Amino acid sequence: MKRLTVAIDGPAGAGKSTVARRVAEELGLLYVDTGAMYRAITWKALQSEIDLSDEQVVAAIAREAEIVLDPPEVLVDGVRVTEAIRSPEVTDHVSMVAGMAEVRRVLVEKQRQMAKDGGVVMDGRDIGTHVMPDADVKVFLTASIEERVRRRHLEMIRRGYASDPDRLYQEIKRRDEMDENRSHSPLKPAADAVMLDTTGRSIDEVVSMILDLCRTKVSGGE
Ligand SMILES: Nc1ncnc2c1ncn2[C@@H]1O[C@H](COP(=O)(O)OP(=O)(O)O)[C@@H](O)[C@H]1O
Ligand SMILES: Nc1ccn([C@@H]2O[C@H](COP(=O)(O)OP(=O)(O)O)[C@@H](O)[C@H]2O)c(=O)n1
Repeated sequence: MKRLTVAIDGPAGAGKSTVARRVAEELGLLYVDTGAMYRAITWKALQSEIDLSDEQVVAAIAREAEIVLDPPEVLVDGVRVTEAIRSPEVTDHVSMVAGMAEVRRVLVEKQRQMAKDGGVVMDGRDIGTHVMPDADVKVFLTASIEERVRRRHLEMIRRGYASDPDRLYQEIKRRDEMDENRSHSPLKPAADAVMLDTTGRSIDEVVSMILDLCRTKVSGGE
């Protein structure tokens, strides 16, 4: 059977990682969370106490870091950072780091390496447009900002963080704007992506819609 490639992009809190992981499990494919990679570099840069606005230094960190994605675990240079990369401090800095051209070049190369034999579901912001422009299935997940804030708020509380919906709203809005307006592979749907608004849809429903798209592709239909 053809080694399927699936690209899932969209703004923060749209449900990308949740559904991408489930789709990969259902189809027996590798799941690659590219956001975790940008977060891992941001975590390492913060740990190193360097000037985070110094692109050359951050790029050197990206080049040297050994990132291992072993869903749901994430390791950087052998250190388990699965929870640490989702901290508010990393979240506040990640879009600045992700806006650096050289950091993107280094991580995109690693991502393409992981996808070179196919059999992968990859989620992020530029997967369908830039990392895997030839992906078999491209989905752009969206949801209203109110819904995305509500989801993140519930998730933060579940994970034991204090959460303020107003602060989350500002954080998500700011991060989306930075992701949409950066000069290198900004967040936007690929011309051939299927747009999927998940507002009011359950996780199961969204997973099943994407699985249908994948099965149609594998069976040779449109
Ligand atoms: N369709 C959905 N309905 C309700 N909650 C969802 C849905 N999809 C995802 N979630 C929840 O919303 C939160 C954010 O989802 P996540 O997959 O992390 O989004 P993203 O990767 O796009 O930032 C998670 O807590 C997840 O369980
Ligand atoms: N392919 C990607 C994936 C993430 N990112 C950046 O990394 C950040 C964190 O990605 P994420 O997917 O973990 O974010 P959440 O939407 O899960 O909060 C995003 O806000 C982007 O700035 C990117 O630029 N390109």
